[in-house]
Amino acid sequence: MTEQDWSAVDAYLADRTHATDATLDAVLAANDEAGLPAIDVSPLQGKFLQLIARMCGARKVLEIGTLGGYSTLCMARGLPDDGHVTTLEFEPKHAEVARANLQRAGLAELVDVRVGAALDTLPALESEGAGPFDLVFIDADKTHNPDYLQWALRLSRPGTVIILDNVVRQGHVLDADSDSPAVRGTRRALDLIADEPRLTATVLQTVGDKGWDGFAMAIVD
Ligand SMILES: C[S@@+](CC[C@H](N)C(=O)[O-])C[C@H]1O[C@@H](n2cnc3c(N)ncnc32)[C@H](O)[C@@H]1O
Ligand SMILES: [Mg+2]
Repeated sequence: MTEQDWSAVDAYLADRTHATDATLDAVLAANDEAGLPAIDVSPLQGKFLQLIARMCGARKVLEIGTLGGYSTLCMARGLPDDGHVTTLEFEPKHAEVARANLQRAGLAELVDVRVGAALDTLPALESEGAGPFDLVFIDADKTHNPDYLQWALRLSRPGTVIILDNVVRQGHVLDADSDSPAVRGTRRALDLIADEPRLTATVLQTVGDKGWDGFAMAIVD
């Protein structure tokens, strides 16, 4: 099996599960036009996030790492009418594209896009009393994954679901001597998960459009 096969299977399954539509395609087109990197979740992964939001009955979602709002939109689709997503993005340009995408999708009312380094905006959220969140999706700079995981816990309640993206990194997560900041940050976050008694966790390895990667998923006990 090659990466081409993974992509072909992804396309077939995305079609069978209606994981893509004109609104989502328009987000990807707008991101591309604005020169954003194509590092969003895949359509099937986005649908997975939408389903997780529904399955855990989420009303309040926190996302760290917005890009053009593809995953944001997917999670917002899994919320009830009074649901809300707070999404944190460092790059003003990414945030601007995301806001326009969410507006076009008719979901802008449900989403607050906050610009700044997440390690600055997270304490502000806490002092506003924004938590606890029902679902937290961590998908920003992987170097700070351990910090983001600690913040997710601070802003959680028992039952909160935490998802950490891109933890397999084409298998590089196995490399204990890696000098990649992303691998090191991800491994430290996985160590925290291993040692944190409040978290019950698993990791789903994935192949598909986005290569070989995976999600760590945890529930707060
Ligand atoms: C992988 S992309 C997010 C993809 C998005 N979640 C999706 O699937 O559609 C990571 C994003 O995190 C942002 N980012 C990087 N460092 C950050 C930081 N310190 N605080 C907040 N966002 C950051 C990047 O600018 C980028 O837009
Ligand atoms: Mg990701």
